[in-house]
Amino acid sequence: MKIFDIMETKDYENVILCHDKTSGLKAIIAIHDTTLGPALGGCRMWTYDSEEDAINDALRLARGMTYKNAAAGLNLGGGKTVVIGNPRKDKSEALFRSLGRYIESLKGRYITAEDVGTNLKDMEYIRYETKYVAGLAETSGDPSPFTAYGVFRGIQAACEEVFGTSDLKGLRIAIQGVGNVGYNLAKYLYGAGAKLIVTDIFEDNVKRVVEEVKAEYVKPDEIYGVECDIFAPCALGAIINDETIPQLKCKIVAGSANNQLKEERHGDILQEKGILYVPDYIINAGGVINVADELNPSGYNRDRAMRKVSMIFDTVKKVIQKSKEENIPTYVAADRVAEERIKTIAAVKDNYIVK
Ligand SMILES: NC(=O)C1=CN([C@@H]2O[C@H](COP(=O)(O)OP(=O)(O)OC[C@H]3O[C@@H](n4cnc5c(N)ncnc54)[C@H](O)[C@@H]3O)[C@@H](O)[C@H]2O)C=CC1
Ligand SMILES: O=C(O)CCC(=O)C(=O)O
Repeated sequence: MKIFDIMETKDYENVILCHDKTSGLKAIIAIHDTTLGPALGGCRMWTYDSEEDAINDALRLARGMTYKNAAAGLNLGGGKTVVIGNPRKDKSEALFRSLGRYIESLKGRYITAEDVGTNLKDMEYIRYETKYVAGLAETSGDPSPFTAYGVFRGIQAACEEVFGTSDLKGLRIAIQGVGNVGYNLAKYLYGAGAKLIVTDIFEDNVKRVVEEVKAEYVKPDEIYGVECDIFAPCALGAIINDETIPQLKCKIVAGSANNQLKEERHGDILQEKGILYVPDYIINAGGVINVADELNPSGYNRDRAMRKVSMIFDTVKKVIQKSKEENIPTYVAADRVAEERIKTIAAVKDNYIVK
């Protein structure tokens, strides 16, 4: 792996390898870009097939956070931590405290939070060693309901574009994955009068949405072909690909899952087919917007956080507008929105007044 080549090509600032013998910690902290502010991004714990896979994941996710935070209007850069290990077996107080000490050593250049494989308790252990951790139980808490609300607002914006109204009444919406985000999204959509078709690999998760929001169930591999207005991927990445695109019968793809496009060209194909793709990191920023509110000098405020999450409606509209004006796919428009903000703020910070 030519790590410095990757860092140079994609403009990474730091990659830190963290190791502690006592706790068995093996972690990578990747800091992509701190132009807008300290790098904020969650801590993922996963069993990787190789150390190279873990480093690649940390790099990819850290860069994704730079774009997500920038487009969301946050004064934060992008970073991510990857802990190598099995989240069901290898966790301990010592492991997360040890990681916390590494984060502390960065003196605020990187702030961590929950991610796949970690939870509020792990964040509390990190908090024993550093204040550079957000998303604690007593403050902003579980980000999923906020992410779901942001996706709901993004869906409304997309509908205004495609159907001429943000009213979701009577629309058929297919949700793939009704876990933390998908379940909360289903409740918002049901409340707005949408008809839901859902799938999940866990029976319990399906049961609660079928009962609570009168959703119709289809088997996991049938969700792509459902006749619907909107397909909302809320489970896995890479689900927009050569096999699934020909099955889609929707007008909009808009959901919380990270990295929905298997390859960028799949975003081009959606565009050619006349399906509006709402870029994942634009619509799923609700969780990080909520977590970031903890960093406000006056402390966390839930109502303010919700108001900011609600603005995802406007960000989605802005991205769609740019895509139309510049005749580019929405995923390219999203990248441009993020890059332009970073460039502009960098120039502002570089003016002669304060150096
Ligand atoms: N939780 C949050 O605040 C945020 C979540 N995301 C992304 O949103 C997605 C969902 O996140 P969570 O709801 O937190 O995760 P989760 O693990 O609670 O829910 C995912 C659900 O998808 C189901 N699933 C997995 N494979 C499936 C398959 N092949 N077919 C159908 N269902 C399947 C799982 O059984 C589970 O119920 C993930 O991609 C995550 O990275 C992105 C930003 C923030
Ligand atoms: O929402 C969080 O807990 C942290 C933000 C993050 O890592 C993400 O949005 O992927």
